[in-house]
Amino acid sequence: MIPMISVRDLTVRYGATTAVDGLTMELAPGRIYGLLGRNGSGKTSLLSVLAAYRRADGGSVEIDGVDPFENARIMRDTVFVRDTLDVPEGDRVGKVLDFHARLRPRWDAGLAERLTEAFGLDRRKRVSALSRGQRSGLGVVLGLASRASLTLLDEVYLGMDAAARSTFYRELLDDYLAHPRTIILSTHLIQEVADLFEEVVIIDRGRLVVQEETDTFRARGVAVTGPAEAVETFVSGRTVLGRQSLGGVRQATLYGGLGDEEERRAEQAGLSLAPVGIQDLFVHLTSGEHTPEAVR
Ligand SMILES: Nc1ncnc2c1ncn2[C@@H]1O[C@H](COP(=O)(O)OP(=O)(O)OP(=O)(O)O)[C@@H](O)[C@H]1O
Repeated sequence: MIPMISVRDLTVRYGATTAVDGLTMELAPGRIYGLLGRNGSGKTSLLSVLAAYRRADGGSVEIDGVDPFENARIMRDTVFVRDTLDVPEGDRVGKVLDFHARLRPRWDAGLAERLTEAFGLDRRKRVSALSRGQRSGLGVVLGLASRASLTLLDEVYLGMDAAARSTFYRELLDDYLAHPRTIILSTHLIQEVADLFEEVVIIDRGRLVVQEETDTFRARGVAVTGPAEAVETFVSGRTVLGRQSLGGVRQATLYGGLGDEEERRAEQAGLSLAPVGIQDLFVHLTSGEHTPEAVR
């Protein structure tokens, strides 16, 4: 069964550092989530608790209604791939794959073999001898071929070239469509991967900033350009994420979307409207000018 995930007031601390700070969210089963956040925003810490790699310091995480920590059933059906790879460095690729084949009840040997070949992995090579991109490739093989109901992929593309990344995205989507499960993909390559996400989850300084359908989120960003004064009159009272000026021309990035009537009003005021890409929206929302609550 694909699990429902409930995170309530989750806190993760490392000594004096609070990595996840009272985060609450619900993730419906069977979707691809894009987990976005700046460096150090708490993505890996959050995923580590979901994967039962560590315990919450406060609040709770429930997967299928139960705490995943030390729960063998949940852990067997959860795969967490991160850049450290977490496999014995001295083992050969073939041994790592065979071990996971025995460990994972839904392991797809055919998919594993195809991906191993696509990423140029030699089964006889030791993990320690793999290049950075090949290590990532091995992580992707383990992540996808495990076919776990909860698949957590934390920046798994490090060092992969463009062709390998494109293979990864294609295989992930194909396999997800054929075998639905919950996939959480953390990435900094937002532009490149955004089309894969059904929902976007943005965290900043350990707190939830946005959780929304990707299309709804995409529609929230509008760039308003025109004479500075007209732009300011139009945006007054709205959430402005950023402003740029060149001579007398100003561009303001609005958050919240515009209705038909407002679009007409902008046109009448001589202003031009343009969509804002997900990556730009993300940068604005996490650039430090806004507290997480300011845009919710
Ligand atoms: N083992 C640790 N010991 C001490 N502090 C840690 C440890 N792991 C993470 N942190 C701190 O917790 C915060 C969140 O880190 P985390 O790795 O969860 O962020 P992230 O969003 O995954 O970052 P990145 O995008 O750079 O991978 C950071 O301030 C980091 O320095």
